[in-house]
Amino acid sequence: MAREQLSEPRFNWNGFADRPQLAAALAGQVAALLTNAIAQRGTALLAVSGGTTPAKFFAALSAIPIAWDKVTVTLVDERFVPPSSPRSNAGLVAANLLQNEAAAARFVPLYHEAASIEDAAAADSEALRSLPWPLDVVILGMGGDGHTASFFPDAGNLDELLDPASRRIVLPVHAASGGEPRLTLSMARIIAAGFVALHIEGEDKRTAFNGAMGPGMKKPIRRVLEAAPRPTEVFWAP
Ligand SMILES: O=C(O)[C@H](O)[C@@H](O)[C@H](O)[C@H](O)COP(=O)(O)O
Repeated sequence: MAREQLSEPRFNWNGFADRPQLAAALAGQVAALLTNAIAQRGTALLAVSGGTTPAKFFAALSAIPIAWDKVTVTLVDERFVPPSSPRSNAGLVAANLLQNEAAAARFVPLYHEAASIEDAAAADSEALRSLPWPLDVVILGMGGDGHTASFFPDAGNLDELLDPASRRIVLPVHAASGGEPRLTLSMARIIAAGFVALHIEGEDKRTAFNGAMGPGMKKPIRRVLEAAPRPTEVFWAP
């Protein structure tokens, strides 16, 4: 199925007829990018988002035979819950991505027990510092309010989260709209990736995305796409 491609200054729109076709195309592109990164530098670093959208994409990617033993997978963000929680993004990735061929990948979580989420974020930044930065591939999601990662519009430290010059790797987030406290990669780490994709599905998300790209107060997703040095590849299906 030829895909409709519309390019805008800050993103390229890749529309698909249905969600299985999107999942196959995104998985194929990510697998190729990871393989290229391994060829270039002997390793590849992938960060994925959680939520309800990515499961089909994760399943498609998990089945593709690349050198997964040279791939490190981490999260764009995480709810402050243990992996056994149904709200855990690490649990979602373990059940859907780190299976089949991709079971050989190394997974670096964001959540671990700590006295506070601030302590967890500081410990994460130390633990993740030794990863082979920059990210080769980042897969973002988006909420209907225009948040991405855990950059919620009502986050108390939103400007810190979205500081393009931040030296932090992981930051804590307290935002009523986000539910549990969150741990998130800083925007600075996300936009430094070689490839940034935004994976959204359904008419509501397309409407929310178009609204976020329009005039008016800049939603977090727009601030990320504007700060990124390269256009973001938006993958959408109805
Ligand atoms: O932890 C999370 O929830 C994600 O990282 C978050 O940024 C997600 O991508 C959006 O909220 C969309 O979530 P859905 O896919 O459930 O719509």
